Amino acid sequence: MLSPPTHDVVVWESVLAPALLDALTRTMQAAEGRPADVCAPTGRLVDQHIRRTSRVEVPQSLSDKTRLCFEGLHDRLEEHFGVRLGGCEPPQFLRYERGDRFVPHSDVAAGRRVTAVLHLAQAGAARGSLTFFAPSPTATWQTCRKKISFPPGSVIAFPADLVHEVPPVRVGPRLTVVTWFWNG
Ligand SMILES: O=C(O)CCC(=O)C(=O)O
Ligand SMILES: [Fe+2]
Repeated sequence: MLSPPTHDVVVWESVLAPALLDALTRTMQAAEGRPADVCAPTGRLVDQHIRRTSRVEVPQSLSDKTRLCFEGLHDRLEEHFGVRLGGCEPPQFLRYERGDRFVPHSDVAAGRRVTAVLHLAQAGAARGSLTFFAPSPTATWQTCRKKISFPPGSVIAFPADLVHEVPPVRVGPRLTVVTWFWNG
């Protein structure tokens, strides 16, 4: 059990088969990208002060296999979080270059209940990481944040309302795939 603020965060290793991990990594390094958008009260927009990363296109077959892999976690996620979940959103394939980031945010929107991030690669590091923030009003500057790291091929999952951050990437690319499971 992890201590707060991350007691709800789970990391499952080796979710992605090595061959698929390899194929996705190579494809995403080379693929065309476009700036990822964020949800704002006025609709979806690109704001690179908030979310600075590229959404890349991967062939349908790779995208389908990745989605199946996420869907295979559905029952485990329900059990772990003790909630009923529906399906998941089409995965977003993300490539962060040096300086890219996603400022502290929660993913709550349109019925999203659980966030699942598949980690593929972090240049210059054996593991990727995310920073989480304590919801507790008694948290201090020393205790309010915690970095969790995870190896390639793993999935990190957490309640969509838990505040998290992708700190500015020092060496790119950082490659991840993210999806959200809806309320069931
Ligand atoms: O790329 C990641 O590790 C997480 C991205 C994220 O938090 C998001 O897209 O909402
Ligand atoms: Fe997020």
